Amino acid sequence: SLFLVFYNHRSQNSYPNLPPGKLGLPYVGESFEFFSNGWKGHPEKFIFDRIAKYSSQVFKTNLLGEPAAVLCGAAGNKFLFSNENKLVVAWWPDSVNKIFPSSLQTSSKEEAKKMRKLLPLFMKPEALQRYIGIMDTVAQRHFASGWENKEQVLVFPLAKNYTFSLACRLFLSLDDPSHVARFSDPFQLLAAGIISIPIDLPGTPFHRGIKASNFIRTELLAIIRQRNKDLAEGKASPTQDILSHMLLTCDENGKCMNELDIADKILGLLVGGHDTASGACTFIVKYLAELPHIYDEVYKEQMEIAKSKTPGELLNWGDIQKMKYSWNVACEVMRISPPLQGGFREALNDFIFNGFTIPKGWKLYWSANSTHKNPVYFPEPEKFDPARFEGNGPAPYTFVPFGGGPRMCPGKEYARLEILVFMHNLVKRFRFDKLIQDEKIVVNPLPIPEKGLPVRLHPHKA
Ligand code: HEM
Repeated sequence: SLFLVFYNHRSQNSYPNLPPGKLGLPYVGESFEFFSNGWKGHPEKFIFDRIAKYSSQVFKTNLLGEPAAVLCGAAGNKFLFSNENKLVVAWWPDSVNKIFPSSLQTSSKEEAKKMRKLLPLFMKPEALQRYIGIMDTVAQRHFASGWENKEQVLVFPLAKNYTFSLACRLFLSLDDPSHVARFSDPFQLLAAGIISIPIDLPGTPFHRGIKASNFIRTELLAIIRQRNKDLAEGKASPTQDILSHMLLTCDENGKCMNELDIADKILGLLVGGHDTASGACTFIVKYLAELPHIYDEVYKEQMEIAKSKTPGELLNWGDIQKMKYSWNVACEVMRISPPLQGGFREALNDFIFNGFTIPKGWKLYWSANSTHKNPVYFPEPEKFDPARFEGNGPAPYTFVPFGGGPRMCPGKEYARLEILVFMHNLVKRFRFDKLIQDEKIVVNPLPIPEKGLPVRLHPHKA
């Protein structure tokens, strides 16, 4: 592969009009600068340094062994999101493909595309509304066992436990904490493997990730086969969770997903929702602890909802719709600390962007920070101001924590619901303050407070 990299370097000379920038060393390229800015807590620096240096909204670099162009600004986002499957196609680093066996191994590329189109069916608002009460039940149980009667807690591991328990319940009807725990350990290994250096030798995180992924897929398949039987025999309900829904939904030609496809999709949802939504919940706690006037407004909104309920009544769709201010706060948290920094695409053909040639096969990168932290779109970008999301909200293609276009995060609405249910249950119970005032944020590659955000809890007086 070293040969190929050198070959790539040379062949690019035949393109006279590449974007400005440098490709760096063979193989490593600028990967180190790219990641180390994140480790230091300011991932946007890599991008803003280069926009300034080259006076260009597009620059070339080399990431993960691949020549790449980074497209910035609303125009860059719009271009990548609206040209999916036309000029560009989603691309994942090799490490992801190896750990996360995609449907490409169980079905053709075309098949996989068709199945990707089915996914939104299970994750759209109408399909998720009926699960809000279950989310509230899981959240109440989570706060009772993990937070209540404790003086101090570590937020990030708890948030992960919340989102993972919820996913196990809503996707698979796994409710028994010991069964969930059996899944959760290999899951941590899988998630760590995806972001590790892809060296497959015994003992490496990558190797452990692959093993964990195989274990989880085998377990998933067993659950799916059992469910198929139970549904046929009337022992399971068609609406009890997303798995039942998937098994019983077919496309317009009557073609249904096979068991392997479903295992892939569920694994994809578990991975996609694992560190992202829990990271968002963690940062919400952080900002609410730091900004008492924001906390007060969220508290007011949530208590109005809480007071309107009869004792024991669970949250429902109507309640969620009243959580407007809380969602603006969550959006502002994701603007300042986007859980995913961006995403890769691959050029399907040579094309021109902003007057520069992008060769076929080059990787492209969009980055949430290139707009989220840009004062042109968000004046005083470091200021926390949920009012940015009132009225029409941010201009198109500037607020992109979930990406956009056909590859936009299919878990967006699910994430919104689980985050709001979390906020409701959190502020209803406690105020809290940070135990480490200047706790560092590391981005590796998702942002997290370095020590997991320890906070002191102050339960509201009854
Ligand atoms: C706050 C939480 C979340 C954020 C910020 C987020 C963000 C994103 C982003 C930026 C992408 C990539 C889009 C691109 O490459 O252009 C993505 C993809 C994806 N997300 Fe999320 N996500 C979140 C939660 C979730 C949840 C809860 C689930 C599952 C229930 C999920 C499932 C997925 C999947 C399966 C993909 C891959 C889609 C594909 O390959 O087409 N995400 N997400």
